[in-house]
Amino acid sequence: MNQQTNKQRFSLRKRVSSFKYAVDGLKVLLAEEHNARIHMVVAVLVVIFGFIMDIGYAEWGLLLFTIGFVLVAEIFNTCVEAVCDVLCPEKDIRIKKIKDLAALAVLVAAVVAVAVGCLVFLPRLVSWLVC
Ligand SMILES: Nc1ncnc2c1ncn2[C@@H]1O[C@H](COP(=O)(O)OP(=O)(O)OP(=O)(O)O)[C@@H](O)[C@H]1O
Repeated sequence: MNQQTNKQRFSLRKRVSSFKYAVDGLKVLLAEEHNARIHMVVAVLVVIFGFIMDIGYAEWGLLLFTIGFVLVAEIFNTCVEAVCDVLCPEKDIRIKKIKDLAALAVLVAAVVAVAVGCLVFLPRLVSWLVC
C-alpha cells in the first residue's frame, strides 16, 4: 500500500502562487467573457450607488453577497464551458444540456441580484423622488 500522504510543509511561496493563479483566472475571465465584464461594471455601479444612497450595514452585506454570488456563478459557467470545449469540441446534445444548465445558473443568480437591487434601492429612490 502506498504510504505517501498529501501532507506538505506549509509554504508561503506556494500560497502566494495560488493567489497569482487566481489573478491569472481573473485576467482570462475579463479578457474572454463579455458577460463577466458587464457583471463587473454593474457591480461597480451598484457599489457607487450604495455609497450615494448611504445604505446600511445589512444592505451592504446583502448587496456584496449577491454581487459575489453572480460573479461566482459566471466563473463556474466559464469553467463548465471550457471543460466541455476540451472534452467535446464537436456538437453534442449532452454538451448542449450541460452548457445550457450552466447558463441557467448565471441567469438565476442575475435575476436574484436584480430582485435584491430593487429591494435595497427602490424604497430609497421612491422616498427620494417623493420628498
Ligand atoms: N459542443 C456543443 N454542442 C451542442 N451545443 C453547444 C455546444 N457548444 C455550445 N452549444 C450551445 O451554444 C450555447 C452557447 O455556448 P458557448 O460555448 O458559445 O457559450 P457562450 O456563448 O460563451 O455562452 P455564455 O454567454 O453563457 O458565456 C450553449 O448554451 C449551447 O446551447
